[in-house]
Amino acid sequence: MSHDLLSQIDLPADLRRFRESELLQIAQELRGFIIDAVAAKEGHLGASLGVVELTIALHYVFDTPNDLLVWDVGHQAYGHKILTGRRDVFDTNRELNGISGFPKRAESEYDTFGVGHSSTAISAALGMAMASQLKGEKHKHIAIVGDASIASGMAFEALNHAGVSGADLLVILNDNAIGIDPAVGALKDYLTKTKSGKETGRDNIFESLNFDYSGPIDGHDLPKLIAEFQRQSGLSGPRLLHVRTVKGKGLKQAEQDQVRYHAPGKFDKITGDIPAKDESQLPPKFQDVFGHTLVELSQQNEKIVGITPAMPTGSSMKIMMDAFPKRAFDVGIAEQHAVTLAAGMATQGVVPFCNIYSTFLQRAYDQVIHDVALQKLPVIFCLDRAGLVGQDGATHHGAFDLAYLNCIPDLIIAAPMDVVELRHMMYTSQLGLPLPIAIRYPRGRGHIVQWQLPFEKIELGTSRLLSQGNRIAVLSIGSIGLMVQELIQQEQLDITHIDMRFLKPVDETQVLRVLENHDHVITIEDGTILGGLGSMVGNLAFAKANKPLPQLHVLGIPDSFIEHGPTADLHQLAGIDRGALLQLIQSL
Ligand SMILES: Cc1ncc(C[n+]2csc(CCOP(=O)(O)OP(=O)(O)O)c2C)c(N)n1
Ligand SMILES: CC(=O)[C@@H](O)[C@H](O)COP(=O)(O)O
Ligand SMILES: [Mg+2]
Repeated sequence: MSHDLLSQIDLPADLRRFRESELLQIAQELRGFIIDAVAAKEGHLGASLGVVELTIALHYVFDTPNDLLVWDVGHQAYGHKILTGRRDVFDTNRELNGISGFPKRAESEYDTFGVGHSSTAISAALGMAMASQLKGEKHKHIAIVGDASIASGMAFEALNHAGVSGADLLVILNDNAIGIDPAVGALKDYLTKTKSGKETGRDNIFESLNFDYSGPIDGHDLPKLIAEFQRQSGLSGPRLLHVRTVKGKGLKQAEQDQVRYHAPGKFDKITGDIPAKDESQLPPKFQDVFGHTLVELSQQNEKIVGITPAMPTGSSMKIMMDAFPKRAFDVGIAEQHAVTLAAGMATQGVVPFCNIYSTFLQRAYDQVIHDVALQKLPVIFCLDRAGLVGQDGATHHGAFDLAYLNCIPDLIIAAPMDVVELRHMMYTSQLGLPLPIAIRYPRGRGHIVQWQLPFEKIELGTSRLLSQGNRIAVLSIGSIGLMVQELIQQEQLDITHIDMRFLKPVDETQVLRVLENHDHVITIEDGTILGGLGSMVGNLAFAKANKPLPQLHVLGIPDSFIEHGPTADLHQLAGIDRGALLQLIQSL
C-alpha cells in the first residue's frame, strides 16, 4: 500500500494543508498503514480501523493540540498517533521502549490524557473545559467515547455533571454497537433507536441531561463529518454528537468477526486471515481452565453463577455463558456494579464467581470492602491478568492486587501456582466458605498439559513444601513459583521452596519454621513489593519469629510503574525473573 499523502503528514498542521477532496485517499492510506502495522506487530485493530475518518476529520477541523482531544480507553487511537508525530516510530507500538498502545501524556502534547481503562474521557475533558473557563482560555474540549464505555457508571456521572456545567464540551459517541464482545444492556437498544428531539418532538436521554444532541451521522462519511465538526466548532456548552461506525471498517474479516479482530494477534496483511495454529499439544491458558472448570462445577452445584464486566471472551466466562446462558451474566463495563451485584446474590445463597481483570478491579475497591468483605459475603472473585500483562503496559498490569487486597479484613486471598491448583481453589471456594475469596492468576498459559485432574479440597491458609534445603529458602506466591521450581530443578539447587498458595490467611506455622531454620529467606511475587508477600513475611518475622532472624530478601515489582513490553522482558526489568533469582541465590 502506498503512503504518498500520508508520508507528507508529520503533524495535523500538515494534514490541514490538504484539500478536502484528498482526505479520502489519506483515509485509505491511514487504514492500510494501521493494517500493515498491526498485522506484523499485533495490537488493537478493529477499534482504530473504525475511527479512521473520524480521526482525520477531527484533526482536520479542530486546532489540535490547542483544542483538546480525549480518547476514551485509547485502543482506537492508532490513527491519532500516526497523524501526530509518531508515524515513523509506529512500528515500535507496544514494544519495550517503544511507543505505548494507548495515548500517554509523556509521549506527545497531542495526547492530552493518559488512558487505558475505559469511561474516563468525559470526566477528563470536562475537567479541562472547566479549567479553561477558570483560566479564561479558549479551547475546544472533545471526548471521544465508545458505546460500551459510555454505559459505564463513571461516564454517566460525568454526563450528569457536564449537563449543568455550561462547559464547552463536545462528547462524540462512537457507536459501533459492540465493545470487545457484543454490546449488552438497555442503553445499547436505546442507542440503536435514538433520534434527535428535533425530529421526534421529544427529548432523548442526552437532551434530557441538557446536552445539545446531534446525529446519528455516518462516521465514515468524511464530508458529513467535516461539515458537522465545522458547525460544532462554532457552538459552545455541552453537546453530544452521535456517530455510527463499523468496528473493523475496511478489512473484511475484521468487519465480519469483530470480536476476534479486536486484537487479533499477527495476521496476513493482504488476505486479512489469521494463520491457523495447532495449539492442542500446548498447556492450556489459565483463563480457559477457569472457564471449563466453572462449567464443570456448575454442573455439580446449581447455585453457581458467573459474572463478568464486559470481558466474556478475554476471561473465558464465555464458556460458561454458552453452557449455562441463564446462569452467566455479562453486565457491561461496570466493575463496581459487578461486585455489588455479586454481593447481592450472595446474600440470597447464590454462589457468584465474579471474574474481573486484576487491573479493572481497582475500580471497584470500595465495593469489595464495603459491600462484600465488611458483610462477610462469600463472593468468589477470580482475578484474571494478575501480575505483569505485557504489551498493554502500565495501565493494565495487575501489579497491585495482592497489596490492595491484603489490607482488607475478612477476605481470603489465594494465588495458584499452576492451573491444577486453580481448579482446586475454585472447587474449594464453592464448597461453602464463611468469607469472600479472591483467586488471582496470570495472563496466558500454565505448564500442565493434563490439567483436568479430579478436584481436591485445599485447606485454607496452607502452603506446599515443594523442595527442602537448609540454608536458603524461597517463598513464592502464584504462578511465579513455576519459575522457581524449574530453576531449582535445572540448576540442582539445594534450597527450600514453598508455594505459599494463600496470602491470607498466611501459613504462619510454615513461615515461622522457615524463618527459624534458614540463614536466608527470599520472597518472590509478581506484585508490588509494598504490601504483598514480602511485607507479610517481614511483619511476621519481626512480630513472631525467634531471634536471630535470617536475612530477608524481598523480590517483587519495584515501587514504580512498569511500562509495556514482552512479559519476560518486564519480569527481567522488575528483577523477578530467573536470572535475578539465580544471581541472588549464587551471591548468598
Ligand atoms: C474499566 C475497564 N473495563 C474494561 C476494559 C476492557 N475494555 C477495553 S476496550 C473495551 C470495549 C470498549 O468498547 P467501546 O467503548 O464500545 O469501544 P470500541 O472498542 O467498540 O471502539 C473493554 C471492555 C477497560 N479498558 N477498562
Ligand atoms: C483495551 C483493553 O483494555 C483490552 O482490549 C485489553 O487490551 C485486553 O487485554 P487482554 O488481551 O489481556 O484480554
Ligand atoms: Mg463500541
